Amino acid sequence: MRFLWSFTRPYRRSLALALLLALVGSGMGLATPMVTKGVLDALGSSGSLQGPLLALLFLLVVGSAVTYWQWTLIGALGERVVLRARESMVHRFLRATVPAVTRRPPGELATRVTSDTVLLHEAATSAPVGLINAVIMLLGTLVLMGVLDLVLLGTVVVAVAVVGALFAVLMPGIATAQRHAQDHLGRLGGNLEGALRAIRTVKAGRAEDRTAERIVADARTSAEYGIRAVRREALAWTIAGAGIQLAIVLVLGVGAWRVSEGALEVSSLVAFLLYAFGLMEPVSELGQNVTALQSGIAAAERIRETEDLRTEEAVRRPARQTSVREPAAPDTPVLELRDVTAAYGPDAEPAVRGVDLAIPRRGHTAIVGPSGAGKTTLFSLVLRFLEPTGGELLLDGRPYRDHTHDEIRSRLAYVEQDTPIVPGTIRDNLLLSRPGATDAELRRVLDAVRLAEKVDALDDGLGTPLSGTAVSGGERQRIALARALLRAPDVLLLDEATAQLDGLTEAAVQGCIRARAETGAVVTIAHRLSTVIDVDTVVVLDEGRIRARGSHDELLATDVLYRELVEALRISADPQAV
Ligand SMILES: Nc1ncnc2c1ncn2[C@@H]1O[C@H](COP(=O)(O)OP(=O)(O)OP(=O)(O)O)[C@@H](O)[C@H]1O
Repeated sequence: MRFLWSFTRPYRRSLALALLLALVGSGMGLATPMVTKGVLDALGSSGSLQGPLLALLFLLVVGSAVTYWQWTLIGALGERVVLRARESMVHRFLRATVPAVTRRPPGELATRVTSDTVLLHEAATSAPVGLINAVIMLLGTLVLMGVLDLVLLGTVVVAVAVVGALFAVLMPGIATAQRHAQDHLGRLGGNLEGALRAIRTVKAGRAEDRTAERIVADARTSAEYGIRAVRREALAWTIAGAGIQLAIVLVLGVGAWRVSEGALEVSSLVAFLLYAFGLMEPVSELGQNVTALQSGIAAAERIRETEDLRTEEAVRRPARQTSVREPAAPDTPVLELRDVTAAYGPDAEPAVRGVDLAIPRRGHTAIVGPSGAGKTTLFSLVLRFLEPTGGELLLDGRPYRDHTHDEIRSRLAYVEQDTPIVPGTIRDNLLLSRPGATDAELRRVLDAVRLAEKVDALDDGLGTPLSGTAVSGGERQRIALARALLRAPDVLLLDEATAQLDGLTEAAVQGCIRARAETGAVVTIAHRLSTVIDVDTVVVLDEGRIRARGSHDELLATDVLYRELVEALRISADPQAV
């Protein structure tokens, strides 16, 4: 509840105004039966009707204006609360550490931003206002009823108490069912996103219906919980309605008896009955707002879970303040790993162990090794996606802890193996690495990866939106490489994709990487034979340790595993290069 309430922090004054308006509106509603009694009394005593009728008209007009103001205010507040929650979640997700954010399916996180936040709309704004208003209105109604007749009030209080007790029993079950329904919707989002990403695999395996069934299973379970919640709600409302009807019948019976006894005026009985009929309003407002609050609390819990996604700022130690930094000596390695060990969790086996590796300021280093050897983990360490559990990394001869994340990452460029395209146009994708670059600079790097002509031929050129299907795997890879080259990084980290490029394009791309290695450092996780043949140093990684290093020819002569790996590359990745 406190977490839900925290979303309203900047809007508390507006909420207080909305509550005030609600109370004014309710006060006017409460005054109406008393004024009606005044009309009836005036009729009975042949007094002037003008005053009470004008008062009724005033209540109607001003009451409507107040209601309109209150609801537009509260509606806008709801939108702002939802927007604030969405903004903070999107920023948090993108600022989270890589291991934290990749632990959950992206679609599941997206559902929390799109659907769960919707439930905050009412729960954080109109529900608390409505609840306070309903309670005050209920109490006010009961007090005014007491003023009219205490015996009749006693009858009503018994009925309201019984209804309230039944509500209290039914409500917690509704919240639990809603929470389960939302959890399954989140899972549905995650699974659907995964299946759509793998749509080619699904179709090739003729698994459309089976996959759809698995995804829809969560929709079904969510609907079952939804139905369970709705049934309970319906029961609660029926009980509330029946309770109030019963109270009215009792009031009529007891009231008629008291009028016949001369203990009550007819006008008081009419006013009392108007209050009794009006009781349904605060009671239903109470119920609706409790339901909205419960859905909101369930949604807020799911949103709060994402607070566990630790941001990089939260896990990183602040960079050590050092005196003015001298430029690094030319022979200092640009990057160095000293006895580095890292694991993906406190209980996990280390993915890399005791790695010593120096990357010179110029030249091309290739990392090879069997699957699971720790190649990608090395990159994650260098990029600071993962913190080492032992040893240290150095940039320009200074430990990583002396640099901020931004300092380190601004010196590196990284091309992932899957080369994801971020939402937006070709220009947006390229500018990701250097926001201020001109179109001419973008064309230059596109030219280097042999994509300039293709982009120029598109109707919207650099402004063409890139969706997952509009570009081939090889083109994605080249856009990612162009993006990395645009930054002219000190170290280019390349996780080579296999067999995505045709022979001619690959030769051109390799040429451009070679050129890069003449002015800076290039480190490649090599999956192609042509890469390892050409590079200055090949590093062989096995079970998280560096097992050998040297030139291609040296390693071929000395290392058995390397010979096997090269043989595998020869057969699987690049047969034409043999
Ligand atoms: N996010 C992760 N969480 C937990 N363990 C992981 C994670 N990523 C990798 N690992 C584990 O760390 C070890 C090294 O994985 P890594 O991805 O670095 O190997 P790799 O050499 O790049 O393999 P491949 O060539 O198959 O991509 C493996 O045992 C792997 O299961």
